Amino acid sequence: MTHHPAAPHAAPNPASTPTSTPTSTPTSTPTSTLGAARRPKRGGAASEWTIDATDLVKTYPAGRGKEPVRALDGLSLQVRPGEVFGLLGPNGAGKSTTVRLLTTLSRPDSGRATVAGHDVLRDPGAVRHAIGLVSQRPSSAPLMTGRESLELAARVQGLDRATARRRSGELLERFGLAPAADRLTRTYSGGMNRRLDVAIGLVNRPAVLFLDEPTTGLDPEARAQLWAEIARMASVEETTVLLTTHYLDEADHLSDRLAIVDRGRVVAQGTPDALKSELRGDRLVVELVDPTSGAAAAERLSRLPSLFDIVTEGRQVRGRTDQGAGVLPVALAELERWGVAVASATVARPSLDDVYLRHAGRTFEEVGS
Ligand SMILES: Nc1ncnc2c1ncn2[C@@H]1O[C@H](COP(=O)(O)OP(=O)(O)OP(=O)(O)O)[C@@H](O)[C@H]1O
Repeated sequence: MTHHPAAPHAAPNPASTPTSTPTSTPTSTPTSTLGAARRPKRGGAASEWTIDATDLVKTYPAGRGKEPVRALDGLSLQVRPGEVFGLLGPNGAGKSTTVRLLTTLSRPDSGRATVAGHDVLRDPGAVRHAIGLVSQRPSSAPLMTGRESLELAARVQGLDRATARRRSGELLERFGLAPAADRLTRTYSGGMNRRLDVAIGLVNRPAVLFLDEPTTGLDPEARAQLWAEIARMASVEETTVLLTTHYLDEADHLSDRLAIVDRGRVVAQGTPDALKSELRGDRLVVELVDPTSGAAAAERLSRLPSLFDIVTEGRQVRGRTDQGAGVLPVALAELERWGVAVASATVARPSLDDVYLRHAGRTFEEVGS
């Protein structure tokens, strides 16, 4: 993503914002009507989904003589009202492109999508009124204070001065920024700036908030703090949240439901627990001393009846087992018998990485996220 709709510094230049800036009329979506906004009518019938995307295709030109890049290849997803929905995938999977289409910053080549009951192609203005977007780029200006950034964003969104001040104060409190409210944002830590970005995305009380890779580049403490804010915000503000991430633990921790995206398609969708429990058994990971012994180790382990789905990756051999930790001594004895030196071995419950491996045929590490 290259654009932030609520960026206060973009405000003085209306020419830079009209088609690419989701705006809203906050007075038209007060808290009391959010419930209605989140249970929109479509064709007279209440839509079950706050975001409903079907078969989205998007290609980008790749330069002279090159095949176009098929960023989205028939992507479909459905997000329920009020849930935090994670879009999980490695770099280049198509997550930002999906956000761009759903926030009307870009048009699909084909497919259709509604957000808060409005069609992104037929009624982009209504979509923009209903959403907030926190893109990967910072949205506050370094030479403004946190309070000024929020108040300006609120004014750009159409709030009157008093309401803008009140809403900004509320958000500064909620995001733990009140003590630093009157400091220039260039003195903020990465985590504080990101919390301010999210606060700015919420200034117009959007029915749907898009967060594109909200914690990328933050240290673990700042990530944990932002996770807590996002979870609290989703319940307090009653906002439906779609967040993109390439962090497995983030998707696991934050999402009520998630979609795993690979090469422009959703390859699996569900709650993190449901996705993991689809996988039978626990996961055995054996780290070998000598990476060239992977094939031999896999061959030996595949002879054990208690192990299945064995794959090798670098110096690791992975398998699945129904016998829990009981498989460890058996596997280690078998490898020792054949002279395969083992550096470490673990048995663990299935992770989202296992889910990704099952559906995409490779691990996150392999893709380089
Ligand atoms: N404007 C563009 N022009 C050409 N190719 C693009 C453009 N935007 C995205 N792409 C390509 O489309 C594919 C999907 O990109 P996208 O940014 O949606 O992925 P992503 O999952 O969000 O990854 P990241 O986390 O790196 O942003 C990639 O191959 C990317 O290089």
